[in-house]
Amino acid sequence: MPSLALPSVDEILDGAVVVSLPMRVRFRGITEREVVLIEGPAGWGEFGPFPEYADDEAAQWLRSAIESAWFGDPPPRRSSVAVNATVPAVGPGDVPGVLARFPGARTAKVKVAEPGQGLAQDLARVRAVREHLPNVRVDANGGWSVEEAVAALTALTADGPLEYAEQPCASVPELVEVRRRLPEVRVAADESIRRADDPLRVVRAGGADVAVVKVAPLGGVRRLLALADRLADHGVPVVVSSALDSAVGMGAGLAAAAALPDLPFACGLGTGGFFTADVAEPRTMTGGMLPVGPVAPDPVKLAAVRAGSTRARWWLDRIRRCRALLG
Ligand SMILES: O=C(O)CCC(=O)c1ccccc1C(=O)O
Ligand SMILES: [Mg+2]
Repeated sequence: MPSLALPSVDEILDGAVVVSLPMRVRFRGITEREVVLIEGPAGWGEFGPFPEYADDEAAQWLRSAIESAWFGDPPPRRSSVAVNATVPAVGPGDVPGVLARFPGARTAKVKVAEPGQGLAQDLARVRAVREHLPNVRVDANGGWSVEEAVAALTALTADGPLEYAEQPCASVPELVEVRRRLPEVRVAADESIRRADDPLRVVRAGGADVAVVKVAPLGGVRRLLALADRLADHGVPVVVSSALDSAVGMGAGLAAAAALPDLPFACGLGTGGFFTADVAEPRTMTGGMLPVGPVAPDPVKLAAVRAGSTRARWWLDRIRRCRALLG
C-alpha cells in the first residue's frame, strides 16, 4: 500500500457522501455518528475520525478509507468472524435488551469507569451480563487511576473470571503498574495503541497482554496486519475492534480479522446494531458470528441518513486537509 500512488483529492471527493447515523444508545458520549463514504475503483471506504481528533491523526483514517476504495481487501483466511457483544454503561435492567442485539455471542465487552458512575454500578452491570454470557471482558477507556483499577478489578474478579481488562488506566506506566500489581488479570491496550505515535511502545514497556487494534486509526487493513505480525513476535495477540463504523467501515474490520493468521478472541465488530439506520442492509449475526465481505451502500438508505450541508462541508474540508498531509 505505501508503494502505491494515492488518488488526488478531487478523485476522493468525487462521489463522497457524508452521513449521520442515529444511535439507539449513547456511546462515547455521542448519539449520532457522522462518517464520510468514498468510492474508488475497488469499492467503498469510510472516513470517520472522531470530531475532536486533530488532522495528523485523522489523516491515517483517510489512508485507510483510500486503501479500501482504491486497493481492496487482502485475501481472507476465514469467511466469518466471532464477535463480542458490546455493553455500554447502561443500568443492569437494560442489559438483556442490549445483549439481544448480539444473537449467539458468547463474549461481552462491558464498559466500566464511566464518568459520573462508580464501582457499584460497574459491578451491578457486569453481574447482570454474567447471568447471560460465560465470557466477560471490561473496558475502562483509561478512566481509572492505578489504585482504582486494582480495587475495581479485584472486586470484579471476586465474582467470576475476566477475559481481560481493556485500557484500565490512561498511560503506559500505569498499565505496567496494574499488570505488576495484578499479574492474574490480563490487560489489553486500546488507546495506548490507537492514539500512540509508536503502537508497539506499550508492549515493549510490558503494559499489555492483548492488543486491541482498529483499522482506520492504524491507517488501513494492511498496516493493521503488519502491526499484528510484529505484536505476534512479542507474544501479544490482537482483537480487531470497530470505531463505531457504518456497515462499510465494518467491512474493513471484518476483512482485517478474516486475514489474520491467529484470531484467539472474539472481535469488537458487532456494534452495527447500535445504529437505528445504516448505509446498507445490516449483516446478520448468527451464532455470534458475522460474515466477511465488503458491502456497497444502498442508495435509498444512504439518502435517508445524508448529513446536512453545514456538516458535509466541514467533513469535506477535513478530507482536503488530511489528503494534503498524506503528501
Ligand atoms: O470493542 C467493541 O466491543 C466495540 C467498539 C468500542 O468499544 C469502541 C468504539 C468506538 C470508540 C471506542 C471504542 C473502545 O473500544 O473504547
Ligand atoms: Mg476500548
